[in-house]
Amino acid sequence: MATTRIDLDGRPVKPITICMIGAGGFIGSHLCEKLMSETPHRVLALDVYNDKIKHLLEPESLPWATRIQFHRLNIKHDSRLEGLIKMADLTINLAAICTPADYNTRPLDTIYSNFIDALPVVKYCSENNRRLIHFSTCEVYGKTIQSFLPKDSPLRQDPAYYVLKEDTSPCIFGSIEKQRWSYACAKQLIERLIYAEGAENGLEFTIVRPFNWIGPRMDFIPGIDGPSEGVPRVLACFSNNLLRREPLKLVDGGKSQRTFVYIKDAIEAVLLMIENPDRANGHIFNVGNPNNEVTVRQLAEMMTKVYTKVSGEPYLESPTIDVSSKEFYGEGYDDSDKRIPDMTIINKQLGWNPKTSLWDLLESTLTYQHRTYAEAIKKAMVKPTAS
Ligand SMILES: NC(=O)c1ccc[n+]([C@@H]2O[C@H](COP(=O)([O-])OP(=O)(O)OC[C@H]3O[C@@H](n4cnc5c(N)ncnc54)[C@H](O)[C@@H]3O)[C@@H](O)[C@H]2O)c1
Ligand SMILES: O=c1ccn([C@@H]2O[C@H](COP(=O)(O)OP(=O)(O)O[C@H]3OC[C@@H](O)[C@H](O)[C@H]3O)[C@@H](O)[C@H]2O)c(=O)[nH]1
Repeated sequence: MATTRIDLDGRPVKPITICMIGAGGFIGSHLCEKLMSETPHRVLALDVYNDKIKHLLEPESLPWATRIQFHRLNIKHDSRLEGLIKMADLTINLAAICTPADYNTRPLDTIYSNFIDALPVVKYCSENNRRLIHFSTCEVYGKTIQSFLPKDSPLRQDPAYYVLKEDTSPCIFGSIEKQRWSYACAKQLIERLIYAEGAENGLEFTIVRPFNWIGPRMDFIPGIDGPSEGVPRVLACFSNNLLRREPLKLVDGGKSQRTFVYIKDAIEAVLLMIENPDRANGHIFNVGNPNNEVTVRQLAEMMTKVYTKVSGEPYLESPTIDVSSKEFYGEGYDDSDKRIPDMTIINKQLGWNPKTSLWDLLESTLTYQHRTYAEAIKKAMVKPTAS
């Protein structure tokens, strides 16, 4: 571990204490890992679960044992929250319900989790003059302007109608009965509240808009380390299909487009925000990889090829199957058509650029999935079902 870290302006970085809410999740686990292995910072890790960071908490002989402390708590109702925020120099809020299968089926939980439950965090940071890095989402952009243009319009080729820019793009959601947008709308309102706290009360804040960060430990594999009927995000859905040798399900033909960024690249961006407050405060940052764009169908095809390579198993005969969104997600689902992040602001403020290609990040992620789950899946699949 480097003892003295230097910020982007050549100044030494002082070790700080970070209150990380949602530290036990996918992004939190990678951020904790990075902070423990490469920095001298201390982490108060708050979450309801800690399975994904167990390897950082035990045994006590780990070199960073004195720098990480886990607090099992639910921020909905725990009086320890303000005290923990006050103990830290910086709070990072990752806690959220953030799987699309929940947005239209559990809209109330989704809105409470992404707006109401985040309110005390913002308030305690503002009242106690603590810096806040809040995790929002690329979903706040909703649909692109391009998606409303006539199919044959030449304007469709113009990036001005689809590249998503923090300071100029509008937020375009569907109608209220399309409950898919309950998440994006709650995230948008908490962004506006944080921004207003900055403008009116001087809160030092940074808002992060992740664009499909993916990698090891994302979500769960249904029936193995999560509920059998659960629907995780696409990486885990497709991994589950590949591990079980069943066709990958393409929702509404898999025509939606996404850009995927490797979690380890994205974590570098968050570390720059943590260690360069003067450059990060007051900003909203897109964090994604504009070069890794695919349709969901192309993602399925690429994952199938990569999985065949890393697992040594034969190629699936019918690798994909089409399903309707109603069948897959239920009533009220809707989708973002295309998500390309503009990188101007993060480039200018933090000099950050993603490095890993989609093929490479899938290769390391699917190697992890195969190593972690293949045996457990085999055992689960041969078990006789209870009659
Ligand atoms: N992964 C992505 O690509 C992505 C994209 C856009 C936005 N985000 C945002 O980033 C953040 C983290 O996402 P993630 O992918 O790590 O999700 P995740 O579900 O893996 O992690 C969220 C963590 O928050 C915890 N949590 C939720 N409610 C809590 C509560 N009331 N009290 C305590 N802990 C609670 C959960 O237990 C979980 O461990 C979320 O705010 C999400 O909306 C992520
Ligand atoms: O098995 C599946 C799962 C998903 N999909 C499709 O794959 C695409 C991506 O789905 P994901 O589950 O990864 O979720 P989305 O990209 O739509 O939203 C995510 O974006 C950013 C974050 O805020 C959240 O983590 C989540 O809302 C969607 O078009 C979805 O319909 C499939 O075709 N098949």
